[in-house]
Amino acid sequence: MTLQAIKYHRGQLDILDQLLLPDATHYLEIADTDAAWKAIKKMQVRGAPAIAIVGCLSLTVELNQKKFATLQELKQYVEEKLEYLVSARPTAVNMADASAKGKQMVRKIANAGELEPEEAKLKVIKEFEGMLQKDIDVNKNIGRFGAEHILFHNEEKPVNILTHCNTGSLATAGYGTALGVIRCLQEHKKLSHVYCTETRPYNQGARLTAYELVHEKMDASLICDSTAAACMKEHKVHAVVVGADRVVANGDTANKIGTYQIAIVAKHHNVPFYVACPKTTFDPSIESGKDIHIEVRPNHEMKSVKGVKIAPDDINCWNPAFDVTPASLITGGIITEFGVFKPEELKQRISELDQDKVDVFY
Ligand SMILES: CSC[C@@H](O)[C@@H](O)C(=O)COP(=O)(O)O
Repeated sequence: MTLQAIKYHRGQLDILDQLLLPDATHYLEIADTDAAWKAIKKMQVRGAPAIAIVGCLSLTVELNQKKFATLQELKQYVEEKLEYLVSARPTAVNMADASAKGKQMVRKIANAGELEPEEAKLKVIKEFEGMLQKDIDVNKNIGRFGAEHILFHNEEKPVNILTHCNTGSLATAGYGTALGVIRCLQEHKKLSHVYCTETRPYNQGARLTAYELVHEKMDASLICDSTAAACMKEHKVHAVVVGADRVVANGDTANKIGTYQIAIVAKHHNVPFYVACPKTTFDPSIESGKDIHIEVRPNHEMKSVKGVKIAPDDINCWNPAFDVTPASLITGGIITEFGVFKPEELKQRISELDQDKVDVFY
């Protein structure tokens, strides 16, 4: 059984408070979009896909309690709440993508004028609820394509993988993206060892990925972020697989701070570097990585760990939560639910998929 970060049934949403892991397993009730906004901002839920799913499901909980007199009222309400949810954290595109698609969906339902407001509300709720299963299906495909690609390009099997941050069940509806690839390798008995970085300053690797790896009984070692180069020199690493918060038109990728330096180190050691993410993480509206808005987190998140001070009060900090890995360093490819693409071909391939219009809502 994989860890369940999001528990949902109609009218009730609870999330595993990721700030308390691994010490305590505590579920937090998310009663409305305000509670979701705060939980996203505080990073009680984090990871690009999980942020979007929790945001949208919080809206369904709120909708469930409300009555609308007209379709236009419903439409306006949903649009406003979706925009509000996007404002919690700026770098991951998934909430913004879900918001754009959600607004389009509610507009279509309202403008058709075929349903009573209550029926239309239920339809909107059902569409958002579909995100949970869709995300798991998407992740399983990412896992399969990624594992196949890595194995095909490696004579030696089973393989050792290095990953960064947390991209597993806790960052998604279940299964995971980069960790989904690792999980798939494990399922096929083709995984030898996982190296997971601590991922300072918030320690998503130490607190969350290590927790998931132990939970799944995978053979793994936690390493300091500064150990990545030595690890690739001293140990055989067959591939690096990381997640993404936003992949832009030219393939440049924003992901957790530290990803960029791991990509440089991987290139130096000739280790293929993969980014694993759903199509919803692709943002063709931005041409190159230099235009991605990088969230800067408060200094205190660097200067203390769980309330224990680890740096002098008066030291200044620079605490960007993400960095941008240039497409040229993504040497293995970008693993999506539709296959593994070279960064420079991703835009074209996704626009072809969009022409086939596989998506209904999400
Ligand atoms: C499938 S999660 C992909 C990314 O969101 C993940 O690698 C990451 O950078 C998470 O950052 P976080 O600040 O913890 O939300």
